[in-house]
Amino acid sequence: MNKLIPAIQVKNLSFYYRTSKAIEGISIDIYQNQVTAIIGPSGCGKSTFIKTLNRISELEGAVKVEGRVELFGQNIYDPRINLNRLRRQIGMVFQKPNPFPMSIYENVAYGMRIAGRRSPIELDEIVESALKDAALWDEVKDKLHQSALGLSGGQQQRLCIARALAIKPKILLMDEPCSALDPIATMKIEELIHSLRSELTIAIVTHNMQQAARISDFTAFFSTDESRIGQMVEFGITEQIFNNPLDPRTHDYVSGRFG
Ligand SMILES: Nc1ncnc2c1ncn2[C@@H]1O[C@H](COP(=O)(O)OP(=O)(O)OP(=O)(O)O)[C@@H](O)[C@H]1O
Repeated sequence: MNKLIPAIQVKNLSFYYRTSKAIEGISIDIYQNQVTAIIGPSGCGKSTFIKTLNRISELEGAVKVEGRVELFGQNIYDPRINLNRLRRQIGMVFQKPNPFPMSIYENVAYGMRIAGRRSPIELDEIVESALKDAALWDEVKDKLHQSALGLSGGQQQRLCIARALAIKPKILLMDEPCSALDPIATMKIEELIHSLRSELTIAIVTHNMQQAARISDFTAFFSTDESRIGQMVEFGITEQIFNNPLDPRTHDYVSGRFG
């Protein structure tokens, strides 16, 4: 394995919804150009955690964060941070495909348009390249100006990935991106994740352990303690987490005895 460079370093992170603590004391390095899977039973804070990495967790209202999240050494919770810039650097794809009610082309061009003026030729190039990167170009190149809502669920999800890629993020966060998709669409997204990691750093929440084992380089196993607060139990190379976990709780979960 090449030298690992942390893209994101999470240091002793805790997160509260109002006064209720959802996750506690999480420390993890998310390595550049690697895929990191976050697995664990329902309610252990996987989505909460991933959403703290680009601060969209703050859209939930009265929340509180303790600890640090550093993106290439810079604390993203520094009050001087530019949130728009941060979210351009750390893109996100959600569980349910959420294309905008506009054309396929406009969905992908949207981020570029709001980021500033671009010539039509530049926009065309960016849209084509993002759709190719998201392995959707061949399926949509003849209907770019039709509504995105007419695409299948799997195509919509790849469109959302193209939309995220068009603004050239450094990191892509994915929160159960395949949970609403059939096995063929899921396979396409998995292949895509595999190919994207040469350019991007990816953190993905998944309920599907086979998927985590297939697509990720590193895996973090989260669970809750008796007070129902989410914690990270173990983090390591995916192969080790699945075949030789150090913690008995990880062993029970990956062997299907729990969760
Ligand atoms: N917007 C919110 N307001 C209050 N509490 C929330 C909110 N979102 C999540 N929680 C709580 O935070 C805890 C962690 O939830 P989270 O959705 O992060 O877990 P998860 O591991 O992603 O679950 P799942 O696998 O079921 O999606 C849960 O107890 C949940 O009820």
